[in-house]
Amino acid sequence: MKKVLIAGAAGAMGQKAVDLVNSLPDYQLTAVLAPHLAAEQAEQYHLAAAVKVYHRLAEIEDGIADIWVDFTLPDAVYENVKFALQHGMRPIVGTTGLTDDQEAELVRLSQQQGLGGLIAPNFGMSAVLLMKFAKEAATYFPDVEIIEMHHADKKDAPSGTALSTAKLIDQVRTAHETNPDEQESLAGARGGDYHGIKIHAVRLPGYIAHEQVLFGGAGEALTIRQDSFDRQSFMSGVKVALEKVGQLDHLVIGLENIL
Ligand SMILES: NC(=O)C1=CN([C@@H]2O[C@H](COP(=O)(O)OP(=O)(O)OC[C@H]3O[C@@H](n4cnc5c(N)ncnc54)[C@H](OP(=O)(O)O)[C@@H]3O)[C@@H](O)[C@H]2O)C=CC1
Ligand SMILES: O=C(O)C1=N[C@H](C(=O)O)C[C@H](O)C1
Repeated sequence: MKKVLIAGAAGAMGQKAVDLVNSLPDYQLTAVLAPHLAAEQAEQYHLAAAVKVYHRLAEIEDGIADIWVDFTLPDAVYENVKFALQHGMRPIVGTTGLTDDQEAELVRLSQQQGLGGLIAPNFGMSAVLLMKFAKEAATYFPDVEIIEMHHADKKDAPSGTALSTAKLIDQVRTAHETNPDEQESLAGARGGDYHGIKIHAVRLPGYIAHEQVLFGGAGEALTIRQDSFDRQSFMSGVKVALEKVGQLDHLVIGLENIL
């Protein structure tokens, strides 16, 4: 039986992860890290009486879990994952917002500790495939822009998935020309810029998580789109990660690399 701690257990994704772990016979939810979850709310958040509820990293006891699942916030995730690795837990990280330097540091630490884990900006199969297809298309269509659309509560922009898509495209696309006469009469109108790839972030109620990658060529265009209509769609990827982390000896980046 593998013991699991979920950080961010009271959040939208954390609750899905709690339900997933509760449904798996070979995994036991032993603890959660949830800063504002009161003991009397445990049942409401689907936590069995034996589940330890921690409010701060410093309270977490050694040996409480083998696996650390993280769906928290961009400003919490680095310290959380570092703590997990330093205390012998294998991290499965869905939280976005880690910088390249932080990611590299965590990979180094995981190698030192000999602990496997996964950082995945997106656990949904449609998004993993979108990124793969976008990278392939970018070798033929260097002119590309990304539009990501999310629920209004999303704290970070652009999304981790959009940034990962841009990084993958940037690895393969050839030099391309931008319009030197372009001007913005409204600041930000052309979106964020990752190495010349424009990223536009939409936040609206009713949306969950969606991305379009738009390629333009002479007299033609290609649009690749994925939609996550329900957060449950991310859980098949989390389940794969739970099953695979024990076989890894360092932190892997991207769900596609363990499928
Ligand atoms: N990789 C993937 O497939 C996906 C990734 N995500 C990412 O997951 C993250 C969470 O998303 P979502 O669930 O929608 O966000 P929510 O805001 O619903 O949940 C975040 C939770 O984290 C808790 N939290 C805040 N600080 C800490 C901390 N220091 N330690 C532990 N818990 C903390 C919050 O608790 P409180 O409110 O009490 O402060 C809250 O319950 C985001 O980064 C999002 O981008 C989302 C969907 C899919
Ligand atoms: O905050 C979200 O909801 C999501 N976050 C991840 C991201 O930033 O890419 C994954 C998915 O888009 C949902």
